[in-house]
Amino acid sequence: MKIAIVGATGAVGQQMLQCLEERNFDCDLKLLASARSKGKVFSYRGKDVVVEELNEHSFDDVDYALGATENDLTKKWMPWAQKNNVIVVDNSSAFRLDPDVPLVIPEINPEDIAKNHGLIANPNCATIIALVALNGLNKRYKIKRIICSTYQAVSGAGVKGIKDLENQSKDPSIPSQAFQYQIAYNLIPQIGSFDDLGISKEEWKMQNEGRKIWHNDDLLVNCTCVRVPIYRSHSESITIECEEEVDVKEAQEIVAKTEGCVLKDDPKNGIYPMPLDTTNQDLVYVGRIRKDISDLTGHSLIVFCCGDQIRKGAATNAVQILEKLVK
Ligand SMILES: NC(=O)C1=CN([C@@H]2O[C@H](COP(=O)(O)OP(=O)(O)OC[C@H]3O[C@@H](n4cnc5c(N)ncnc54)[C@H](OP(=O)(O)O)[C@@H]3O)[C@@H](O)[C@H]2O)C=CC1
Ligand SMILES: N[C@@H](CC(=O)OP(=O)(O)O)C(=O)O
Repeated sequence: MKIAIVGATGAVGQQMLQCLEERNFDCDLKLLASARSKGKVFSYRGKDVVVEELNEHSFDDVDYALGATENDLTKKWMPWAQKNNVIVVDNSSAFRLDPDVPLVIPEINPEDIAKNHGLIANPNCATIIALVALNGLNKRYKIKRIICSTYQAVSGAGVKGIKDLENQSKDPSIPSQAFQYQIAYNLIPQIGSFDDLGISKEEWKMQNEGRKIWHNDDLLVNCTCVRVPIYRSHSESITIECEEEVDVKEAQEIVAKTEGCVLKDDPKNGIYPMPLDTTNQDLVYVGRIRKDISDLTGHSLIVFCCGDQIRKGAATNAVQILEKLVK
């Protein structure tokens, strides 16, 4: 079996390589990137793999592809893969809302994988982390509405975002490559471009993608997405309004049993989720669970969660889908 990683030198592509290696995934790998990276060498299961420049013939001998490139480029190479009947799991947002493309978080809607026509999309990273954290609560209380503020790591903007924070932490006058403003010692309440409602592209994703993943077209989500000067792991403060009345103790028990989650909820003893603790592992930490005292009906709950967005928010989620496909 031959698997291509498209965008293999980027933040997500490199993490995919590591995830496959950690799982000792039995395959030959093809690593594809731009001409800039041609000839770079990475190791996979003890063998050297040389990066090739992506072109029309890259997929001729490939069975599955993991996509980790920006939208425009993904739209360019996808027909090359499809021409060769390659089954693709793609991380970009280019095809996520296409009705013919399943959008999958394996802990939540694995059954949708079987509906694929050669392409499965990986959801947005902040959406994956929130929905994994909330999935058990949604089953029990039926979430109607989500109000979310995110604290998103610089690596969400890829290798350039990591470089900006590295550079500016030493010398704040070095201009940003990935962001609108200096990110070191700052935060930026903009991820993606804004529309006429004042909502950024990133802020639409949790509602649009959440509806598709949970098969609930009535879900309402209001997000404020903020870039913060940490390297890795997105954090999210989330209020949920539910159809059923909520109970904090029961909610904690539900989260503790939810697949993909770890309950970290003993604030008086300093136990709560933090992005450093979720870095470089695959579980979403959830804590600070409490009633929303501003909703007198008792139907609203607040949680705080953190997850490594390059792993569970991107690479690991894609590799989990691939594993299910291959089975
Ligand atoms: N970073 C994250 O946390 C998340 C990212 N995503 C999505 O994953 C995708 C990849 O993101 P990320 O890894 O962060 O991005 P990076 O900028 O870190 O990596 C981009 C990759 O694309 C390659 N590339 C760029 N131009 C070309 C070209 N002309 N031909 C071939 N390859 C090219 C780069 O190769 P080279 O090194 O040669 O330039 C590199 O391998 C994006 O769609 C992003 O939205 C989704 C969820 C989370
Ligand atoms: N936009 C996210 C990461 C990402 O690439 O998301 P998407 O694949 O939905 O564009 C961030 O910057 O943190």
